[in-house]
Amino acid sequence: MTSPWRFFESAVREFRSPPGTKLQTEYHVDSSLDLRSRTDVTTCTDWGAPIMWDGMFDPNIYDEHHKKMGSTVALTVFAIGRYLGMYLMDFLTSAERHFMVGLLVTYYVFTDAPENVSGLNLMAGRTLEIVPVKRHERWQDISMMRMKTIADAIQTRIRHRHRYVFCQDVDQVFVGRFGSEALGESVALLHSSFYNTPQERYTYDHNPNSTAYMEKGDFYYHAAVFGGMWQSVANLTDSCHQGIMADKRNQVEALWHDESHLNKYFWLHKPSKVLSPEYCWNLLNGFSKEIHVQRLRWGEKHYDIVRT
Ligand SMILES: CC(=O)N[C@H]1[C@@H](OP(=O)(O)OP(=O)(O)OC[C@H]2O[C@@H](n3ccc(=O)[nH]c3=O)[C@H](O)[C@@H]2O)O[C@H](CO)[C@H](O)[C@@H]1O
Ligand SMILES: [Mn+2]
Repeated sequence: MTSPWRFFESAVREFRSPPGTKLQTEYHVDSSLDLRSRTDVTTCTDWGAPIMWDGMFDPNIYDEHHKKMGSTVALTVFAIGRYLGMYLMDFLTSAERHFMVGLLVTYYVFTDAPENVSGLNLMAGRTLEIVPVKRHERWQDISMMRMKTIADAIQTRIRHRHRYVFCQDVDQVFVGRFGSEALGESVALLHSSFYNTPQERYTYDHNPNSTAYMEKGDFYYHAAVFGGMWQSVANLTDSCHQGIMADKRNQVEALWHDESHLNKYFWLHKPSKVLSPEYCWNLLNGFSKEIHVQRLRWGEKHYDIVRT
């Protein structure tokens, strides 16, 4: 039986929502979010998706919910060429400490050198699969063609075993909880260099000849982290790949490669959950008072070494 408190609580929550916005809770668990607990940042998009900041959620409520649901998560990561030696082990060992701890997780490592992936002790309920892929010559293609590889892997492997998929760059390290509160139907990340800057500075693709072309958008999203239910991620990666291939036929390349296509996609298909830059912070941004915790942090860039 529904307790009368439930009605009271939801009335309180409505009251607390910022004016003009109403949280569209796709799951019951997101209705536990307190949008008013942070007054220094925007906690809800115009279309009612929560923007996840520390303090808005109770991690235990999320973990209990997803454990009860038996939620399964695939984490895809690419380590091709020198990115393997430079970044992969730190990424994986830190994910073991902080990524979706307590849930069933499978890492999908896509690499051109499976024999170079060293063994790793994984926690119970966690597995790692190595998927051999061929190496594209240009780093731009390595980055962009991830969309195709992920789309294929979802159809052949992931969708049979995992409800959720997260897709991440390898040149980053987990330093704090990146937990089940980040799960949702379609999840995008605010780019830490742009969350505070005016829209005119967003580096959308402004070339009308590219399929990624856009003049205005909602936010500037970072391609280093995206995710959602496998159906949504399948749709996203398929669409981005089609855009990338259409551009190739027209001999254009979007300004920020896969990231430009991702931004176009999320403009047309609004994410149901947005992660704050806590979920991928760059130390070079310096101190920001609204960042109370860092969860994932950019690694050092060594383009001169890794992209040759
Ligand atoms: C904000 C920003 O600047 N974003 C762009 C920048 O991100 P990044 O500079 O973060 O790109 P990146 O060098 O991390 O490459 C993306 C990911 O592809 C994988 N990888 C890439 C190259 C390679 O030789 N081996 C390999 O494994 C690896 O998982 C890596 O993390 O550049 C990318 C292209 O690379 C995309 O255009 C991003 O949108
Ligand atoms: Mn990166």
